[in-house]
This record gives sequence, structure tokens and C-alpha cells, in this order.
Amino acid sequence: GGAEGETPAQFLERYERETLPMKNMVAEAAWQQKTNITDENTAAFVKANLELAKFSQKMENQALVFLKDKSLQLTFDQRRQLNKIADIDTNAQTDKTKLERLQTVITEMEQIYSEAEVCMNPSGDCLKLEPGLTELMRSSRDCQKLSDAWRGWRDQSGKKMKDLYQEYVQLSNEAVQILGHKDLGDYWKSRYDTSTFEEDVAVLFDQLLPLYQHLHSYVRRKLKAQYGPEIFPSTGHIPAHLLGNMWSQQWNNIADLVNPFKNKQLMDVTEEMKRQGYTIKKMFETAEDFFYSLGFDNMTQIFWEKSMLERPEGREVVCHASAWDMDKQDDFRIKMCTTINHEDLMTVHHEMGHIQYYMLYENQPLVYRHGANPGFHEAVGDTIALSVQTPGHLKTIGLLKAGNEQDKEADINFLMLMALDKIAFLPFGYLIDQWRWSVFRGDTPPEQYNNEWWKLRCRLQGISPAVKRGADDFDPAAKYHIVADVPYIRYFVSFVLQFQFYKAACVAAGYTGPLYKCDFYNNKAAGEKFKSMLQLGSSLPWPEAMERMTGQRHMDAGPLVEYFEPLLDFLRKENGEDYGWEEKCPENPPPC
Ligand SMILES: O=C(CCC(O)(O)[C@H](Cc1ccccc1)NC(=O)c1ccccc1)N[C@@H](Cc1ccccc1)C(=O)O
Ligand SMILES: [Zn+2]
Repeated sequence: GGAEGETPAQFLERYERETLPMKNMVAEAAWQQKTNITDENTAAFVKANLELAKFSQKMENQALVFLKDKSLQLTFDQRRQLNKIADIDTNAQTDKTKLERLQTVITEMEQIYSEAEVCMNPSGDCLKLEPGLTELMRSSRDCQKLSDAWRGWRDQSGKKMKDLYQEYVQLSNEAVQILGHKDLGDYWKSRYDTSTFEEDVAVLFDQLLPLYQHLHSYVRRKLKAQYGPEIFPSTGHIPAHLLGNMWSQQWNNIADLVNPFKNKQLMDVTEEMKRQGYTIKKMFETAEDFFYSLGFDNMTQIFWEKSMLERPEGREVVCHASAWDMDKQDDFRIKMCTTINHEDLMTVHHEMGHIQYYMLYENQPLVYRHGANPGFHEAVGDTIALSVQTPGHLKTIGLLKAGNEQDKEADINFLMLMALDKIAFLPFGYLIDQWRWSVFRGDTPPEQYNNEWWKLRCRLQGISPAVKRGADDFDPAAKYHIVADVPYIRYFVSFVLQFQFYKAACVAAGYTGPLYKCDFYNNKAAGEKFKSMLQLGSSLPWPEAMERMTGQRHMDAGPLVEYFEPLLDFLRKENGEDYGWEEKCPENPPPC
């Protein structure tokens, strides 16, 4: 067993007592490195990770001894905890040189991504991803500028990482094979505790595809009117750089071009936020206030002291947003290079949703301080943001002028804005890990990395590259999660779950109107429902946890489809027979 004659219960107690300070030490080293990228901080971070790996391997071995000991009468919960202790991710790599190399490769890719910049012609301005390039992709309506930024970013990020990525795949697969997994994709899917996970998400994707096809067709028509049909390929694809986002993953930033009823309000509140002098702090306080209104806790004092809520001057940081549990009393943080606009106000709610989940399960045994499955963690903040974004709530907090409550056209404008975020995202959220699972399985060799990526982007998302792609391009690594070793199907799962959670909260609040107008602000019953699920962490299988809130035990696209029902009717009428795109992208994308 563990230490001399230790019982499972004693081991589990010792595991928590010894692991917490270890994890806090690693979290601090990680925080230092992400908020101040220097060689010294990076070396310290890699060293701390190696110590954690050695420590985790000791704990894993002891847990395995208990699990294999037939003479032991383990309780169900002890067995569940021991299995989770034994699942130590790529830290299972016992070859120190290989493990150090893997950590170094990931950190190096993340550093290239975070420090990359594109110097634009003819201005000569050199822009980083955040805020410069993101702002350009969001607000420019100049085809050539958009195309230059789109290509420049891929040249400065993905294109420089193809060899590193190949090494990452090889070393990661080797590490998880030590735990008995076929490859890294197999390991990542195991976190959803069901052997039918791949099929389940494929079924959901097929159910939601018609919604996406209709939105795609409507947006394509509006963009042709804006930019002229000649820059659109005859295959029906939408050029990727025209969609208001560096990865074409959400289209809310072109809502002004797509708004169905021009004379009615656009529900993007960026201008109103700026007019009211919204600060970054005010954005976080707005989110905190909504959670508090449900009976959730406020952010801790340490949160406000130690978070990094905007890009600091004079040092390199990893800007991509993240929420941190420092495994130390009250120490929760958000790292985010916030800009003052509607989209970031929603990201603030997303990040704070992670913090609220951390705080709700902090009294669980350490091994259970995780989401019921990764999709749950991504869905908390977005569920709240669905209520925050209702025109009714935005009027309550003074970001939208009162009026046109019973206005069908205003409702369609609102649902269009929400679809540009939630429906547009679905094929993107689905395809990232379709590509990665095929790479980890070995079905996509390095010389096919980029071709396979664009096959998925063209077939599933119906978008085409701004400019022709070359043999040396490696566009997947132009997306943070690919370089930072962060799984992505969790967001697709979240975009389905969040409408199930949202509907359950509305039902708990006694709301009976159209789903998309439900605002459960201040409703303690809705809060209680949500908390009853979230406080479980990963102590129960996720279907049990979900049942506590929604009464269901499976992912269900129903609430999402119900929410967008009125918009789908509108789109069907508008589009008639004009929708869809060819499977393959054009050989040569038309120039601007
Ligand atoms: O990446 C994010 C938000 C960052 C995060 O909160 O999901 C962050 C990503 C991350 C960063 C570093 C290491 C690991 C993950 N995730 C967390 O902070 C997190 C993850 C798991 C548990 C608790 C917190 N959103 C995705 C997708 C998305 C989601 C929602 C709305 C828009 C877009 C994106 O931008 O493509
Ligand atoms: Zn997240």
C-alpha cells in the first residue's frame, strides 16, 4: 500500500494534505510565467511542472496498489477517488528528458503565439493579436486589410510551429500510452465517461447543421451585398476574413452588416458601454453582481488584488483569457487582456463562471475539484450571459434604451445577433478536435496537417481561405488551444449544455414566456438549482449531476433549437432555395 500499513482512507487524507501545497507552488510558477514571459520564469515553470510530475507518479503508483489489492474492501467513493488520483495526464511520462522536452515544446509554442506580431502595410504599424489584430478583424470593412491581417497572423504564428507541433504529438501520445490510452485524443475523450462520446457529438452536430446552413446562407447574401459578389467563390464558401473574427469562429462583430431590420436597434452594446465610460473594473463588477443576485458569492478580496484584468505595459504576457484556481484559500484569479466592448463583456461572464464553479466545489475532496465534465466548466458563465444579453436585462442595467418590447422585428434582430455567436460557432467548435483526434490517431500525417484542416473548414464550416494556402502553412496553430494543448470539443458540448441549463434555470424561476426572452436575474430559486449541480464538482458522473438541475441525463439540442425557433422560420422564408456550399473549397480563392 502507501506508507507503511496505510489504509486507503489514510492515504486519501495524506494525498490531499501533501498535494495541495504542491499544486499551489506549480500554479504560482505558472502564473508568474504567463503574466511575465521571461527565460527565467519559463525555466522555473518547467522545473515546477517536473517536480509535480515526479510527485504525481508516486501518488499514482500508490493509488494503483490499492486498486489492485483484491483483499481490500474499497467503498465505491474510495475507488472513484483512487481512479482519479491514478489519472495523471501526460505527467505519466517517466522519462524525465522526454517530459521536460514536452513541457518545453508546449511553452515554446505558446510563447511564439503570445509574442507574434504583424506589421501592416503601408502604415508600418506592428499589431499583436490582442488588441490590435482582433480589433482590426472586428471593425475593418476593407477587404485587403482584412486579408493582409488574416494571412500575416498565420505567417507569424502557425507557420512557425509545424515541426514543434509534430514533436508535441509524438511526445504526448507516448506519455498517455503509459496510462494505457491509445493516443492523446482517446485520453481526452475518456473524460466524458462514455464510450459513445464521439457518436453523441456527431448526432448533435447533424441535428444542428440545418440551423447553421440557413444562417450561413443569409450571412453570405448580406456580405455579397456589402463587398460585391465577385470576391466570393462560385463554390458557395464565405471568404474567412470577412466574418469579423480571426478564425471565423463567431460572427457577432459583423452584426451591423447582417442586421435584418436596419431601422431597429442593434443589440450590440459596445457603443453604449463606451458612451457611458464603462471601465474594465465595471465590466467585472457587472458580472459579479449578476451571480450575486442568484445567491452566488462575490469575488474574493484576493481575486481583485491578484487578477490580471488588462494587458500590462512593458512585459510579454499570454493574453488568451483564463480563470485560475490557485489551490489556496480564497485565491482565485482571472488573467485577461480585456477590451471595452460587448464581446469582452460576455467573455468576462464566461471567465467568472469558471471562478464561481471553483468556489462552489472548493469543499469537495481535492480529486473532485473539477467540472462534472469539461463542457460543464465552459457552460457556467455562458448560461448566465444568455440571461444578461436579453434586451430586457440590458435595459435593466441601462445598456439598452427602453422600448419595442412587443416588436417582432426587434426580436429577430436580437436572435440574429445571438445566432452569429452561438450558431456560427457550432461547426468550428466541432471541427477543431475532429482534426486533432485524426492527428493523434495517426490518420493525418504531418504532410497532410494543413490539407486535412482546410478539408474540414471547407466542408463543415463552409468558409474558404482569404488567400491560397501553401505547403509550408500550418493554420491550425494559428488558434490558441492547438498550441497550448487545450482540448476544444468542450466548447461544442458547452454550447449545447448551456441552453439546457438556461432553460432549467428559467423553469426554476417560474418563467413561461418565449425562451429567448428569459431573464432570471435576482432569482434565488434559479440560483439554487444551478448551485445544487455545480457544488458537486466531479464527485458524481456528469449525467447524475446534470439531472439535479435539468431532470435530464444526456446532452439534448432541444432547448437550443427551441431558443432559435423564430429565427429559423425567418431564415427559411428569406433563403428559399439559396443555401449550402460545395464540399471542396475553390482551387484559387478570388482576390479582394
Ligand atoms: O478559450 C476560450 C476562453 C478561455 C477559457 O476560459 O476557456 C480558458 C482556456 C484555457 C486557457 C489556458 C489553459 C486551459 C484553458 N479555460 C479556463 O480558464 C478554464 C478551463 C477549465 C477549467 C477552468 C478554467 N473560449 C473559446 C471558445 C469560446 C467560448 C465561449 C464564448 C466564445 C468563445 C475561444 O476563445 O475560442
Ligand atoms: Zn472557458
